[in-house]
Amino acid sequence: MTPPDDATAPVRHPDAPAPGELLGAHYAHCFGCGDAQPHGLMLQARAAEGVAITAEFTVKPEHQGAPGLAHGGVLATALDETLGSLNWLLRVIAVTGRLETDFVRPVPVDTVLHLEAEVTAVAGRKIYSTAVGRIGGPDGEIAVRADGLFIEVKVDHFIDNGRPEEIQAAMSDPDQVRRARAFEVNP
Ligand SMILES: CCCCCCCCCC(=O)SCCNC(=O)CCNC(=O)[C@H](O)C(C)(C)COP(=O)(O)OP(=O)(O)OC[C@H]1O[C@@H](n2cnc3c(N)ncnc32)[C@H](O)[C@@H]1OP(=O)(O)O
Repeated sequence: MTPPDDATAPVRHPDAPAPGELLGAHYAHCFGCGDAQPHGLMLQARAAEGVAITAEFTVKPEHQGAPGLAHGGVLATALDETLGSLNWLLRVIAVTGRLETDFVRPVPVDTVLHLEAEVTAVAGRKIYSTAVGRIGGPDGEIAVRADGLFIEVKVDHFIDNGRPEEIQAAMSDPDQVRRARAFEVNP
C-alpha cells in the first residue's frame, strides 16, 4: 500500500465538482450510495478542496453486527464507497483492488460517521488513497481508518463482467448523465 518512488501527486480534474458540492449517487442501486437501494448505506459524499471528499453515513438498526453496534463489514463498505468516490474528482474509472481497514472504536447505532478521504498518490493505473471516519462530529474521535488501492479500468470492465440484465437497464437509461455515471464515465 506504499506508493512506488515514481508515483506522482494526484491532479484534480478541471471539471470536478466544486468544493462543497454533493456528488449524488453514481448509480441508484449502489449499496453504498444509491437512493433506490433501501437496504444500502445511502452515503452522501461531498467534494472538498484538492482531491478530497467528505461523506456522512448514519448507522441504522439494519447495519448491526453486535447488539447496538455497526457491523465492521458495513463500516468497511462506507470507507470503500468514500474512497471510491474520490476517483470521480480525477475523472478516472477505477475499482478497489485492495482495502486495509483499522477499526479503532465501536460505532453505535444511530451514530453519524463523518468520513474524510483523499488521494495521496497515483502511479500508472494505481490510485492510492486514505480515509478516516469520526464519531461525535466532524472533528470527533477517529473510529475507523482505511487505506485503499484503486486500479484504473476501462468501461468494458463493467460491461464484460456485470450481469446482463443490469448492464442493459443501465445502458438504456434515457438520462444521459445517469447512464454515464452508472459506469463512472465522464458524461
Ligand atoms: C462516483 C463514483 C463512485 C464509485 C464508488 C464505488 C465504490 C466501490 C468501489 C468498489 O467496491 S469496486 C468493486 C470491488 N472491486 C472489484 O470488484 C475488483 C475486482 N478485481 C479486478 O477486477 C482486477 O483484479 C483488477 C481490475 C483490480 C486488476 O486486474 P487487472 O488485470 O486490470 O490489473 P493487473 O493485474 O494488470 O494489475 C495492474 C496493476 O495493479 C496492481 N494490482 C492489481 N490488483 C492489486 C491488488 N489487489 N493489490 C495490489 N496491487 C494490485 C498490479 O500489481 C499492477 O501493478 P503494476 O502496474 O505496478 O504492475
